[in-house]
Amino acid sequence: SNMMDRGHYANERVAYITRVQSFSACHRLHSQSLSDDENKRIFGKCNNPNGHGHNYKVEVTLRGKINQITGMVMNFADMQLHIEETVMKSLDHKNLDLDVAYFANNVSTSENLAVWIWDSMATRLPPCMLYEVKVYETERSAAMYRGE
Ligand SMILES: Nc1nc2c(c(=O)[nH]1)N=C([C@H](O)[C@H](O)COP(=O)(O)OP(=O)(O)OP(=O)(O)O)CN2
Ligand SMILES: [Zn+2]
Repeated sequence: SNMMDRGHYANERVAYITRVQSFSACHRLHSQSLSDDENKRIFGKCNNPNGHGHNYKVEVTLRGKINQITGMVMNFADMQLHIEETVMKSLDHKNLDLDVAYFANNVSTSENLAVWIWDSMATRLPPCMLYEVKVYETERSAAMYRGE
């Protein structure tokens, strides 16, 4: 019904839902726009040509109206399918720089990973539903992207 409930129409309540997914990948921080010396200076040990790995953690947050019949913004199971198709299929156990075309020309930082995940999730979801992608590279370092 459209009965007001504490200032909200029941069918207009907006909620944010989050799924967390872990994956493992390797990469190397290296910019084609910089000399070898500059790459070493800026990226330090992360510029080692042999690369290194991370156990990444991704948090994807959607924003939407709570469907009055289902009580959900989106079923977590459906959200998981979207994450499987984008994050897991393309990134898990991959060499980010070699296996993902985007990182041939963009440094594979957490920031750019968040952008890549955003772009690939956005094509699968209803317009404006994607709210935030947060990528933890380590337990203490994360990058967050909101489509700006
Ligand atoms: N702004 C960013 N800075 C850095 C990024 C990044 O993606 N965005 N990435 C790296 C390297 O990938 C590096 O591998 C980071 O991991 P690590 O060196 O293991 O980090 P720490 O030793 O500091 O480990 P903590 O557990 O986070 O302390 C570097 N910079
Ligand atoms: Zn790294």
